[in-house]
Amino acid sequence: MSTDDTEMLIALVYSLLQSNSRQSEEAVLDALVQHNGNVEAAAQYLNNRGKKRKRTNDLTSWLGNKPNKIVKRDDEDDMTLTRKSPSTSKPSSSSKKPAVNLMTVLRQAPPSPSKKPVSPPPLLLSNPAMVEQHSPCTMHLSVLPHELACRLFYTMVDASRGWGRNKWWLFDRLVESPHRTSFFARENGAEGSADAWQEAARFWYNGRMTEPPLEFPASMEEACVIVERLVNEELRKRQRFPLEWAGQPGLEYIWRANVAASNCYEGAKECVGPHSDQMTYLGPYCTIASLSLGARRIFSLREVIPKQEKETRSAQTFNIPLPHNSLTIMHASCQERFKHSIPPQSSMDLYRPSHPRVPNDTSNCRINITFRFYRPDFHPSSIPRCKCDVPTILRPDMKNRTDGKTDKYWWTCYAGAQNEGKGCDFWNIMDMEKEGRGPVVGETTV
Ligand SMILES: O=C(O)CCC(=O)C(=O)O
Ligand SMILES: [Fe+2]
Repeated sequence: MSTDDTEMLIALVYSLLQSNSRQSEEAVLDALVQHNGNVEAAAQYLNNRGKKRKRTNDLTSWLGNKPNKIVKRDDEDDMTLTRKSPSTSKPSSSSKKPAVNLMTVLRQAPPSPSKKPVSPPPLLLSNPAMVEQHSPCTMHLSVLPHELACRLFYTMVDASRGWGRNKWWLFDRLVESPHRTSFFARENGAEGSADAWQEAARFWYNGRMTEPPLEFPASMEEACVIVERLVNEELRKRQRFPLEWAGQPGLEYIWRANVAASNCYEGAKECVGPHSDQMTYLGPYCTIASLSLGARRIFSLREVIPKQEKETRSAQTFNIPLPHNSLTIMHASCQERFKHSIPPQSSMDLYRPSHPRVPNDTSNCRINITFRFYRPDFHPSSIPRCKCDVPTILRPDMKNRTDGKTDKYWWTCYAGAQNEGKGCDFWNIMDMEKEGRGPVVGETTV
């Protein structure tokens, strides 16, 4: 999740902006979209915009002076940055710097007054019908019995006191996610060994060494049974994509929530930046069921416009308020087409549980639990390793997608997230047939 293209690209653009160039995150995002995710071009565009300021730094020389050179191969997507082979040099002095909150990297300047809108204004999707109409998500209100929803909320709020903030390297900077997170594996939910789950959990924490994943608490298991039923009902109604998991003969359910990740956002400022979830164990066209408990926050969705369509349409942001005890299902194609985020807010309403632990209890916490189906054919043992001998991650080629049938996915190096930003240039296309994956819904043509 967190070490994603968008956050990384935005932070890189900021790092290339001249000190007197004041740009909002939205302006940086727009510049990236306009320049096909090309960091240098976006930064150059923003630096030159208005032409009022004199350039003091040459971008190429800036890049040339960095310890980790960013190189772009001719055959790769513009969104993609790779780094030179792993360096054998000693850790840089930057490794001694404390981790920086990611949002302080992203929010370095107030909005630019001269910014011209390039996208339609955000649209509020205020009810399930609108969510279904405008996005690849469905929204389900009051999904759990009220008592269970409150019990699970309290269980997770208490547990979250012990959770950490993900930390990872953005090139030469150690950044920290502005919310706390934890990863759970369902008892008997997994085909495979404890080692496999350990590796899957490690991936959730951006490649950091970790304890074995936690088991589902009893209230999470109760909720999971309800969520699983609802997701499978929805799946049966929907048109499916060729690379989706076809299910196994004799099994009632296609989609099984065998893992879950939980996030706690305490207060209005805690957030998660725009990203699409990595598909390493989920496979293409995955379905993710996201339960919201406690304080209401906005869930933001923004489409990534494919290159061939960017002349004819621009992306719109959709904002979905997520009330307590609601389930948002990110259906197949959501991770391929959209980035999602929980943006920071200037203020928020407190949540008052219907079954309070103490009278008149209130909370400023939002708990999110994403129930996920780690596919048997994307088992940790089947994940290719890069030249650094670290399991790769699977990313969709969002900007070159076309029809949902022949779209490409790439296995890419992930070592840099924990190795002071140093990774390798491993960049392999995923081939379902050659890699022996499936069964899938339709023909696998890559
Ligand atoms: O909190 C949410 O609703 C979103 C969380 C999320 O995007 C993630 O964990 O990948
Ligand atoms: Fe996510």
